[in-house]
Amino acid sequence: MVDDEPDLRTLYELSLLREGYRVETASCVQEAHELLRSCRFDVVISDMRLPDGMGLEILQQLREQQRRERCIVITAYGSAENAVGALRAGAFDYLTKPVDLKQFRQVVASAVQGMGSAAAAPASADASPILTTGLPEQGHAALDMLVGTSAVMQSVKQRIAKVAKGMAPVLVHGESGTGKELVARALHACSQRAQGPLVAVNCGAIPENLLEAEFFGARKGSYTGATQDRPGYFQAAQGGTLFLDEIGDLPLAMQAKLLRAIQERRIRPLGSTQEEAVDVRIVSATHRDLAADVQAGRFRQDLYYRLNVIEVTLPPLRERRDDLPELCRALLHKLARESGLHEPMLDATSIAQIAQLPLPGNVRELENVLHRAIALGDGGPLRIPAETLAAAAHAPWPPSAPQSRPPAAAAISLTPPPPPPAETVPPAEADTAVPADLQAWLDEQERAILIRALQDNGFNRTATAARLGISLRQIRYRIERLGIQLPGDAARTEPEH
Ligand SMILES: Nc1ncnc2c1ncn2[C@@H]1O[C@H](COP(=O)(O)OP(=O)(O)OP(=O)(O)O)[C@@H](O)[C@H]1O
Repeated sequence: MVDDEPDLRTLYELSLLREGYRVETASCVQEAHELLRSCRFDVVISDMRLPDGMGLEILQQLREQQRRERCIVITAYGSAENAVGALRAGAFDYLTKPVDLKQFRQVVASAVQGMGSAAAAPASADASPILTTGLPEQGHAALDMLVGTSAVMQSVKQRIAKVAKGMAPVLVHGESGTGKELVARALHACSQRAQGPLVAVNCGAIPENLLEAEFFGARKGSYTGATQDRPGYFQAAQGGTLFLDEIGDLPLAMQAKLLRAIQERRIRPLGSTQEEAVDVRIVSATHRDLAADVQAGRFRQDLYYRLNVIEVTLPPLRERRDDLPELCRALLHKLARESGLHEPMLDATSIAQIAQLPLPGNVRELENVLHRAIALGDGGPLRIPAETLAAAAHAPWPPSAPQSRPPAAAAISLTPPPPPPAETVPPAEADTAVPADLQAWLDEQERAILIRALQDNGFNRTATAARLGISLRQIRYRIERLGIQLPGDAARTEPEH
């Protein structure tokens, strides 16, 4: 796609990405020649008037070299001569400004047709009603992990299968605990990148001052403690998928850097003078209303458009109560296997009890409830503990969308984490020897406190963070740093091959 106006170039690029095409862009004849020297394409779309020449020159060069690329030329309104000249010179078709996007897509689709390139076939061209056919084996397995056969879950799965193939960024939207990470994993597993790595990053868990090095890598000596070159998430995800969870928690300064990396497909590690090309597909997720965050100036509009080329929306559990029995069975099986505890049977009473729970924390909360019930079980059919049922009886019904997350300001705070409340730190014994490894000793104390607080708060990170007087960002960071496994976290391995 060759155009010198950045806004138009982005508009064309995004609408092609949305259709599932791979797209490279150039802003002038010279850049187009360079791209054509290094890559083969199915279609070349070029504006006629470019700063260093005419789009026709690109077309002529392709003809001289007997290249297979089909050319579409965009001409100014009223310049019929140009359009005719382009067709005579061998253009496949032409479009007149202002370009109608629907027509643009149609012209590109007919140019691509018959080129025989799988990479160029738009994902959305697959109008087959059974969209999950032809997926790799691991794609089916990953979709099966997303338990639920309600109509709304079926359409989510079909959408995943349909959009997985392209390069277009996907934004997964849904309340906390609805399975956004499972969607990201399924997108990866259903794509042609399935053999490559999937790197899952929780954007809300990384201290702001480490973000750049974590994302783009760092050269030895670029900051205190960088004793060797370190790859970042982009390098780790090379050839695969980078899953950016809680993207709405990314501070504005980092949003700008991420936008650049996505647009340019190049990154510069901290402390390096060289840029590196990266080939990653971006899947991001948020529980927030990012459009509202854009309005409020908390999220960059240009990044929002970049990430949200394709949107997958996950319904909250209250909108798919039909899935409860199947979900309970799958979760009980998984929890019993992971914990080595007895897997209780589900009977009509168990289902009726679970149906009473409002579960505003969605599948994650259901998982926690079931985990407690298994732990407290007596070997008979599953029973929900009386206090859980009593609490549910007083909860509002139906539950409204939880506003449980702390405001963004807390998530992007630059202040260092406050120490744990004094009364929770075990007082050092008078005769305690000075630890040989202070950091390891402190980590051990912190780990014990976190685990106890998490247990007391039903493994709810938001509630635990509030109890300890720290932000959600900080507790996530600490949980990850100390390698604390929460129930249901076992499947999270990064990077994954
Ligand atoms: N449809 C589902 N089938 C089976 N398990 C599910 C489903 N949805 C969610 N889960 C389980 O619930 C837990 C939470 O899921 P996940 O982490 O994907 O949610 P999330 O939407 O990313 O949450 P958050 O926004 O809080 O990060 C995980 O243990 C996941 O395996």
